[in-house]
Amino acid sequence: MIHFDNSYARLPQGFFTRTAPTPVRDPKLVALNLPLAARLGLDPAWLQSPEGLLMLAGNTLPEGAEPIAQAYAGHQFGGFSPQLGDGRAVLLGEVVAPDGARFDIQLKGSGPTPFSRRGDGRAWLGPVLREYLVSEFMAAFGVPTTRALAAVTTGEQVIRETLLPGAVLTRVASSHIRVGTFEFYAARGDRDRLRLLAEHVIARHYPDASGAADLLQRVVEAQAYTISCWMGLGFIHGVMNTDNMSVSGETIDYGPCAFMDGYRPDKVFSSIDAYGRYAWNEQPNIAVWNLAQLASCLVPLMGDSDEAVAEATRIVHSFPALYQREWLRRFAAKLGITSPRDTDRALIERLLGLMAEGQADFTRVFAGLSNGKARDEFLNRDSFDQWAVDWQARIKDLPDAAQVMARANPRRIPRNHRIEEAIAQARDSGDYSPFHLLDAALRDPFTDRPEWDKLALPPQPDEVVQRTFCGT
Ligand SMILES: Nc1ncnc2c1ncn2[C@@H]1O[C@H](COP(=O)(O)OP(=O)(O)OP(=O)(O)O)[C@@H](O)[C@H]1O
Ligand SMILES: [Mg+2]
Repeated sequence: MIHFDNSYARLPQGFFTRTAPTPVRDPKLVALNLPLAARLGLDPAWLQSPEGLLMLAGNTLPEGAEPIAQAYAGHQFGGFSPQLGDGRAVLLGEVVAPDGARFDIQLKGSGPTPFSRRGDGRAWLGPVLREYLVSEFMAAFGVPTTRALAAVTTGEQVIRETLLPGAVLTRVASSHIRVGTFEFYAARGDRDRLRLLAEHVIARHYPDASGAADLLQRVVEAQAYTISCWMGLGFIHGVMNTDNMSVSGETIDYGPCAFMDGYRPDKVFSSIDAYGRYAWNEQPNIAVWNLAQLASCLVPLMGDSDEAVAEATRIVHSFPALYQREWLRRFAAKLGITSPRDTDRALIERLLGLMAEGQADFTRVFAGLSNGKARDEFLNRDSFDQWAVDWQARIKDLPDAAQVMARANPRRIPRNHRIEEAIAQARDSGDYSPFHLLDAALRDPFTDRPEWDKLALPPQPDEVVQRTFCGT
């Protein structure tokens, strides 16, 4: 039924443990992503059948699945944990889509594994719905990301600070290999497995890369692109530990993530990020820090010499220029400019500076440039008007400016208060209609519809979400 080809499970001992999901009491389908199912070549009717549901809940294994929990390590808030791994996720296997693309199918929240340490191996409904909504919005907007194929409730409760409904997310990714996966073997001095892992990642993600150095360069490029996408949306990942940084460049782990409403460059939401390590404007720096960890892992495969260190350093240091280029492209597009000049940087920064003064709403300012409503978002409207004169002068001869802006600026983002509202309704009343409304609106971020209007609004003072919690 599903065409599995499990290349990771064919790696030798030491990369994973074979672990089946733990069945749940009373699974119910909450959401099924039919367009993604089609993309993967999965049979939608089967997925919607009772057997499909049992697979999505982890109660039965589809033919060809070889469930494993993957080993990884990671730097968490700067400190190294040599042994993390999938503590609450199981990789069912890899499907090869009709076009030949390979995707991991993983259940997140599927019960304990040998990597669970003291955790219960479960997820509660809230983070599952958040990851579903946000990752699918990111995909709709073209940001590299893991995807959400399905969400099911388990009919069981999980204990966080209180009792909460349990859920399982079916996550799809081009792989779940993280910077922390490399760190796992590097920390153990296991050069053989490090080499096998590098070969696996090259074959899978960067087939024309010529070796470890080139692999590093590709990851640097992929991350520069992805982080620029985050910045252009006001997205704050919240927990950019190296175990949450994918070597494919896909955004992974939407635990405490959030989008900013009012523009504040040092914005932090996550309750556990007390020092703002993962603040919005720190994300490119943290990416470099994380990539330096990957570089350290790869040096032994690059000859382990002073030259190898110098080369790895040079590659990591290529990030800022690559990132700046992507940033300029992205923010210039938000102003309607496709072929930015260096002088456009000042124009963009002037606007951001004005936005910061009054914490103008990030999404509405850019969306409002298309319809003349941006001005209303500013504290100092005269300064905005002066800026707009220069901006208009810059774009007046660009015939496609309006279209470029329309594609670069979403009409709406997954606002925190709307996500919280959808979660609260689902949790407290079993009412998934706010979730489904939000899901539909976020999948179509360029279209206006009357029933979606309120989803674009910033929070009222009593709706503001100040903190997101990692109690996932
Ligand atoms: N409820 C839990 N039970 C067991 N292990 C857990 C649980 N929650 C988190 N972990 C483990 O703690 C580590 C860090 O968790 P983190 O929140 O970064 O990841 P995650 O959200 O579980 O998963 P992913 O990164 O795959 O999206 C990981 O090894 C994860 O498997
Ligand atoms: Mg994680």
